[in-house]
Amino acid sequence: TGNQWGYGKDDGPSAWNKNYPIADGDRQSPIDILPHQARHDPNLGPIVLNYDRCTSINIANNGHSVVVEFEDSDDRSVIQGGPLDNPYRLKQFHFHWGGKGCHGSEHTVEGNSYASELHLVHWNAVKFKTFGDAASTPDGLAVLGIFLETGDEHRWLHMITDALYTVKFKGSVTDFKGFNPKCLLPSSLHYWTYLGSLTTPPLHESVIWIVVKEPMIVSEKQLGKFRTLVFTGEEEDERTRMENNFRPPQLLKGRTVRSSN
Ligand SMILES: NS(=O)(=O)c1c(F)c(F)c(S(=O)(=O)CCO)c(N[C@H](c2ccccc2)[C@@H](O)c2ccccc2)c1F
Ligand SMILES: [Zn+2]
Repeated sequence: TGNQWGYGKDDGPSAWNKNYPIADGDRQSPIDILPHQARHDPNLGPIVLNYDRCTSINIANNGHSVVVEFEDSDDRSVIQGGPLDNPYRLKQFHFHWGGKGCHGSEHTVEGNSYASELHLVHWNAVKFKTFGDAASTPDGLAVLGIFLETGDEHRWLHMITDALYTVKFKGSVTDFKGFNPKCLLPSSLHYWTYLGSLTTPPLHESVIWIVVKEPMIVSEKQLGKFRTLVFTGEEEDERTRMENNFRPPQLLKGRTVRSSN
């Protein structure tokens, strides 16, 4: 169908503007972050994550990434503070990663990309009745981006990587209860923030991006487990390894990136 998109040669990021002309818009994501050109803003307070009563529901392979969905019928897991005027509800998180030995983050820092990037997607349930409304309206979404760098094993990431074999194929979903993503975050939540978009179709320009400066450290072995997933469904005959599911940096077009201290 017309809205099929992916990360391959013919359906990848350079072809998305055919079905989603906003791909060439003025506030697209990701971007290359230049720390020395970011404006330090002393009014930018700390990011506050209240995930303690969060309710993860399932883990799924949706043919683009591995996604953990959360119960978002009330304010039990929210992000607030920093550049946000309201609390935003956690809806899902997912990852972007590269091929073996290649990097796969979406945001880059002075042209350098990280091995992978974790996105925690939140929506403004104060201003919007449904997540769909929030996702298609400026500043309806807040996405917290965390870089992954290879090094020592991450002591909690195994809770995700141990479940990946159950969602190898596109369309697979398994129960994934009681996971609190706070255990994945680095110690410091100093961040850059700017106004941008979803990095996958429909590419809505509805995202307040909050990119944490300190990466989380994961082992090459843990990262390799993400590459055991495939983009294709179990019934399809070809098995296309899920990797390099990242959009390259987009033009800043005059936007300002602010930095917390
Ligand atoms: N990098 S990113 O954060 O921009 C991003 C992704 F990279 C990404 F892969 C996804 S996805 O859900 O895995 C597949 C694309 O829909 C979403 N999912 C979207 C979404 C899910 C939950 C809450 C908000 C947005 C996407 O599913 C979506 C967008 C707009 C309207 C409905 C759904 C997403 F937001
Ligand atoms: Zn993402």
